[in-house]
Amino acid sequence: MSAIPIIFGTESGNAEMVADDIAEALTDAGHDAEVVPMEDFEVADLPDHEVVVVITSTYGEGELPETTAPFHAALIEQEPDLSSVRFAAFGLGDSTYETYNNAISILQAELTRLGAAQIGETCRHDAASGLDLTIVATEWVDTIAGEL
Ligand SMILES: Cc1cc2nc3c(=O)[nH]c(=O)nc-3n(C[C@H](O)[C@H](O)[C@H](O)COP(=O)(O)O)c2cc1C
Repeated sequence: MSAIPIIFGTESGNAEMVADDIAEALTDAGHDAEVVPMEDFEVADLPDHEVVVVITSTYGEGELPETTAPFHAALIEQEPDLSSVRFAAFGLGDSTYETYNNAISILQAELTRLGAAQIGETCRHDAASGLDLTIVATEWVDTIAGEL
């Protein structure tokens, strides 16, 4: 089976760090995983993957980071049939913003609209919580690893 793509969009690098943590946790759980920047991932290739992990932070006022926006725009433009795809979702945000973790909700809604089925619950890391990103991610992987 091909490696599970862990696709991240980031503005200041946290999502990339957590993508590496998730890849490590998935590898420890016996899965083959590959970290891919969202801007390098071809939306047309999505249906070739049985499972993907999508990660994005939120920036501006509830907006998609610059590296996430083209992926989202391509989903809308290309409308791929994702009925054979399952995805897990991880968001990074800060609850002091009214638009807390808005970007992952936008991506999650679009993937679902195109027919993809979600695995587990969306994990939302809150920078204001002070919780360690690696620990939050590793605990979340434990909740989904059995369903991959
Ligand atoms: C200028 C700026 C705007 C932000 N806007 C939001 C926001 O609207 N909603 C939210 O939940 N978090 C917001 N955040 C918090 C980031 O999403 C959070 O710090 C996250 O960990 C950044 O991840 P990244 O380094 O992968 O981009 C903002 C942070 C900055 C610096």
